[in-house]
Amino acid sequence: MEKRTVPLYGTKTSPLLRGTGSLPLTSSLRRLPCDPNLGPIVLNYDQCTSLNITNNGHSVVVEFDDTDDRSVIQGGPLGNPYRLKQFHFHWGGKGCHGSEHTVEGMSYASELHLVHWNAVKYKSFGQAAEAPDGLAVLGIFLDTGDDHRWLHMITDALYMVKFKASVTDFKGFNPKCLLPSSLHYWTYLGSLTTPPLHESVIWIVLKEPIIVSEKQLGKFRTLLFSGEEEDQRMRMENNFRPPQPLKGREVRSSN
Ligand SMILES: NS(=O)(=O)c1ccc(B(O)O)cc1
Ligand SMILES: [Zn+2]
Repeated sequence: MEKRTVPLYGTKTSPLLRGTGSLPLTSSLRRLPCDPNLGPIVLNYDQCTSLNITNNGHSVVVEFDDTDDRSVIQGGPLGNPYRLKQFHFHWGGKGCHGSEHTVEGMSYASELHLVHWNAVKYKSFGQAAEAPDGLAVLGIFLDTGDDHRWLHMITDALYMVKFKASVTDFKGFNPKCLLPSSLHYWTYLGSLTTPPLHESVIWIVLKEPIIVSEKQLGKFRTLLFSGEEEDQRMRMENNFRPPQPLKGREVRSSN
């Protein structure tokens, strides 16, 4: 594990860029008072409704059967259960850049997003994605260190989806194996971090990162932005949107 010259959780990040998208969990968040009205989040993923893994030209995505409430997130800032639709990752080219949120100006090497939608209020994911309370995205930081015990289940499949628009079966995967030990979190109202950038996301960002190895992260960088038929092969890396100014939004902290 590399010798760290910065606090354990992360390193200095590049200056904030303009635009919309995810917000930095900046300022002195670690010292935010806990909001007593924020209960714990509850994840019910045990029905393992994963379907496939795909390269959508922006990231690698594991999609789930969201025709019922077998895989849901609830509690915390959410008024009702939200159905798991997909999860995907954002990562950098090297080092500790790659996350879409920062904490006190420090970024991580990667960030996992578990995307859920409000099927109680909306008829489809597409409709929910345009509503202010339509989506709940659980963000999990990936820091570098030892191998992650279960991430190989994802990285071993990446060779099958090297090219944009490739997809392969990926059934029975329970994303609970990618959670850190603590579910303490920050939460705020924000947007999708990629187009169409709808302001429709209740962000729930876990405070504790999971640890993955540089070797495991390197396998994500073997993916390509480009399709098999394209002459120029573009490595898939730096597919993260730098954090945006908070613009007065309230970030709340669980205990
Ligand atoms: N990166 S993100 O979680 O904000 C996200 C999730 C879903 C979509 B989408 O379905 O277009 C885009 C961005
Ligand atoms: Zn994302």
